[in-house]
Amino acid sequence: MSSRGLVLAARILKASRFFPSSGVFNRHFPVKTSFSGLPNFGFLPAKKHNKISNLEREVESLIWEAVKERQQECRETSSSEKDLMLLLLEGAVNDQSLGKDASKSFVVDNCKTIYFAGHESTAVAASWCLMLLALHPEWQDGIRKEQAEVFKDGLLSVDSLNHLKTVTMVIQEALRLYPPAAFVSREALEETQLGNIAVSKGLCLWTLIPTLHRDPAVWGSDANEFKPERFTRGVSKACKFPQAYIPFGVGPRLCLGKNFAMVELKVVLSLIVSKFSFSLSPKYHHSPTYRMIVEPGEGVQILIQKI
Ligand code: HEM
Repeated sequence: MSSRGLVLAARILKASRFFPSSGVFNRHFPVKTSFSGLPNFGFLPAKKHNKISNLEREVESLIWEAVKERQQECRETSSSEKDLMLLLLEGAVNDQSLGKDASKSFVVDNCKTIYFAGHESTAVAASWCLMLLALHPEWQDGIRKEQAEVFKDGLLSVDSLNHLKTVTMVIQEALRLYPPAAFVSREALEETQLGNIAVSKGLCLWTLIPTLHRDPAVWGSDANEFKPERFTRGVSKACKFPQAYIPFGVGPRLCLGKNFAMVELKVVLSLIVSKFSFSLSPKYHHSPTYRMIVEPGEGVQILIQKI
């Protein structure tokens, strides 16, 4: 990531602690909800409100600068390859219904969404995977054994990614036990009957992912144990109802970055495990904490040794 990218990520994360206003959050909490308390956070003292507005403006102008820079780069290199940002820009320009200001906010808001949704979720998932692997060295060995069979010349390649079953099972199990996203929410657009529950129009329903992922009725009596082997024959055979496994959500609003995040996690973990063995430090204090996502409250301390 460029230094501008890092500054941007840091500012966005800082702003998000105050004011979750990206596209993702607006979609889930478009009006007053029990999450936000009051619309537009109007209850905050003026000083805090100003700080939030300043951070928002700063984040927006940083994103806009990055967009312009990327546009310029593309003009100079006349590359025909389009990245996500260029597709967004094209979408904004081609959408006649958007005015000039609206198309700028369309691009900026979508960039914010991708940063918010994609950065910390994947980083936290990697931390949980490392914590669990540190506790279970036999799974580190399993990953290395598979790498010895799959890697050509001892190197990770795009082709080998699809054959890394063991690391995939470890990630799936870590995302089951510690799903970074704590819930998915849906608003009932009309009166709906769910089993014996009547849901009135406009009601916001939250499905708690960790609860679903640890239900013994769905996963069996070992639901709380780390057992990646339950995914040997895929998600559908790992539990009673595959719909009960939703670390990336479900349905038409399924996580946009699901495949990307899985590839990122596979690459990072494969590289670490291939070069280091590690165990959990006695300093580690297990404290899953909800801060928009469920993260290790006091970090993950591990002792590493070069192989
Ligand atoms: C391990 C990492 C990740 C986890 C656990 C995760 C989880 C989720 C969940 C639970 C949702 C809500 C889905 C629903 O309501 O059904 C979601 C939505 C979303 N995620 Fe992710 N995500 C991850 C990584 C990423 C990455 C890397 C990106 C982008 C590069 C991304 C972009 C998005 C976007 C844009 C949405 C909103 C989709 C929509 O509303 O249509 N996520 N994610």
